[in-house]
Amino acid sequence: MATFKDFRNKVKPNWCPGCGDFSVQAALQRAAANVGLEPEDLAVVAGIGCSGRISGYINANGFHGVHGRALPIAQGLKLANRDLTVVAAGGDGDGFAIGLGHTLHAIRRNIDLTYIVMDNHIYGLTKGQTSPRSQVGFKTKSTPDGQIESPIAILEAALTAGATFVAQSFSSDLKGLTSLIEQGMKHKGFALINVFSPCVTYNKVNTYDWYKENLTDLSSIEGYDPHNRLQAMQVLMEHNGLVTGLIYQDLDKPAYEDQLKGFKKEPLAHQSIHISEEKFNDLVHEFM
Ligand SMILES: Cc1ncc(C[n+]2csc(CCOP(=O)(O)OP(=O)(O)O)c2C)c(N)n1
Ligand code: SF4
Repeated sequence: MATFKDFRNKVKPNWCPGCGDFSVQAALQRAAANVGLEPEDLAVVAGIGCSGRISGYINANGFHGVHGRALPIAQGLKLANRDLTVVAAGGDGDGFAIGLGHTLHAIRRNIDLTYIVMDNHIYGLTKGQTSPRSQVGFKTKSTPDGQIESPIAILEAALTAGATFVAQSFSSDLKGLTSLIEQGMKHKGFALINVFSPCVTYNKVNTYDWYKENLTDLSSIEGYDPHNRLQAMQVLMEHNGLVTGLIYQDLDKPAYEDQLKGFKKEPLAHQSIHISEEKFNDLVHEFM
């Protein structure tokens, strides 16, 4: 049986020392081992950004894709091979700016995969521009006088889009984050896990200390029920989205692929294509 070390690639991560993404990688490795996966059972599909490099650092099937497009690739992969546990990963710019349309539609589609967003409230790879999660007043290279636009309340947006699993964590909380990724992998549907993962180089406002001072863990809220969507929405709004833990889970809604006729047989990737050579050549010519 694989241990978390078996999920570590030999490539040394080149994230800045102190970057939150190191812990996200560590948590993902642990979660994969804890749910009993072997490296060949896991696929990590990432977008472009510092965070996107994670697909190359995990020893599993990896795909480092296109900025904002991790989810279309991850969904196609899952539909083609349901035997794989598919994890999509990327930054808040990747998922909530250029990729926002894909994120909301993937949420409402509910294909069984886990989406981990390393949310640092900034564009790290391109050296420090505002992201859709940056706070009002935040000064960056692209907003020298301070950010004017409101940050997107992505978890509330996920809930209204019909999410079946919404969680949030902080990269310093390795145990909590590992557990949420495990729960996301076991969830039969689309699991969104937003992780506050500080960018120590370009974001000097939302630091480790800032999160420690401002985050509320849901376990400290008496009577919190993660199966109550209305309560989830209320708590998010009351705390300005700054909560950690399992925020919402719908255990009843079936995954997209479980409702598709013909998909239960065998993963498409394992099915043979019954087509004559002549027909195949005709098809190829059609696309030439
Ligand atoms: C289609 C396209 N548009 C823009 C870029 C430039 N680009 C690369 S990464 C990035 C944003 C990175 O920020 P984020 O997704 O939050 O990830 P981080 O680096 O902070 O982990 C941008 C705008 C690109 N590579 N491709
Ligand atoms: S620039 Fe920021 S997000 Fe990118 S590796 Fe460095 S600390 Fe991490």
